[in-house]
Amino acid sequence: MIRVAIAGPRGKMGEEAVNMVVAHAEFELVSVLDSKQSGLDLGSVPVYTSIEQLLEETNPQVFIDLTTPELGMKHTTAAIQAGVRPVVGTTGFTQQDLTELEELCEKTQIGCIIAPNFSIGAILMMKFAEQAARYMQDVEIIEMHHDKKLDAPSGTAVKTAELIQNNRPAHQQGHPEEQESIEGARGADLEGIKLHSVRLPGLVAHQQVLFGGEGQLLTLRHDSFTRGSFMPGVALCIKEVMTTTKLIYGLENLID
Ligand SMILES: NC(=O)C1=CN([C@@H]2O[C@H](COP(=O)(O)OP(=O)(O)OC[C@H]3O[C@@H](n4cnc5c(N)ncnc54)[C@H](OP(=O)(O)O)[C@@H]3O)[C@@H](O)[C@H]2O)C=CC1
Ligand SMILES: O=C(O)C1=N[C@H](C(=O)O)C[C@H](O)C1
Repeated sequence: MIRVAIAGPRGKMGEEAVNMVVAHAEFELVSVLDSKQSGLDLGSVPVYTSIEQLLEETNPQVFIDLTTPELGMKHTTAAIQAGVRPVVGTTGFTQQDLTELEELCEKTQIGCIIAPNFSIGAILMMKFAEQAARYMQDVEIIEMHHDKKLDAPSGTAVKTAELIQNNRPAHQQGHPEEQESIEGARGADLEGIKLHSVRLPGLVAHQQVLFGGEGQLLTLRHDSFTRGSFMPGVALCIKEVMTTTKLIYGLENLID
């Protein structure tokens, strides 16, 4: 049994992760970290509001973070320093955060997995986009999420653009003299790749990667209709993180 703690158990992803871990034959939910002490009944599973206390008193082997970027960074750092392996689903980490965590893992030899998207379909979409960029180098990403999402662009969109960058030299797209008459009309820009964020009630997590070429358009699309789509990936990460001693950023690194 792998002893697991979860931060953000009241949230949309956290609640789903609690149910998955409790139901899983190889995992034991030993504690959760919440923003408040009251109103969450998980039977005998203790609820903490202090990460330090949780780590010390319940001795988890894996710490899952599904909160916000600021909290996620604080929790992940504290877990690694305490010798506990983090699995981070929280998005919005900066490049500097990733570098700091990579160095901390290297120093402590404690493994950590940061996965901007846990669903296999989204990982395949990202891998296909990376491949397509070898042949079609004008690309825009449209990510669409529910209207409670805090960060934009999504972690998945950023990761997709980073993978595309492996095969696409930086260049400006569109007309060299294009102008926005309303600021933001052309979206965010990552070395010329445009990223557009849609937020609407009713949506869960969706993304299209559009590749344009002379007389043609290639569209790669993935939809998560329920948060159940992320849970096999969370379970995979809990097992994988037990045997790694470095930072792994992205589930594509665990799947051939
Ligand atoms: N990697 C992936 O595949 C996926 C990643 N995500 C990411 O996961 C994160 C959470 O998403 P989602 O569940 O939709 O968001 P929610 O807003 O539903 O949940 C976030 C939770 O964090 C809790 N929280 C706030 N402060 C603390 C604290 N001090 N200690 C512990 N918990 C705290 C919130 O509690 P309260 O409400 O009381 O403030 C809330 O329950 C986001 O960054 C999102 O982008 C989401 C889906 C898939
Ligand atoms: O907030 C969400 O919901 C999601 N966040 C992740 C992201 O930012 O990419 C993963 C998925 O898209 C759902």
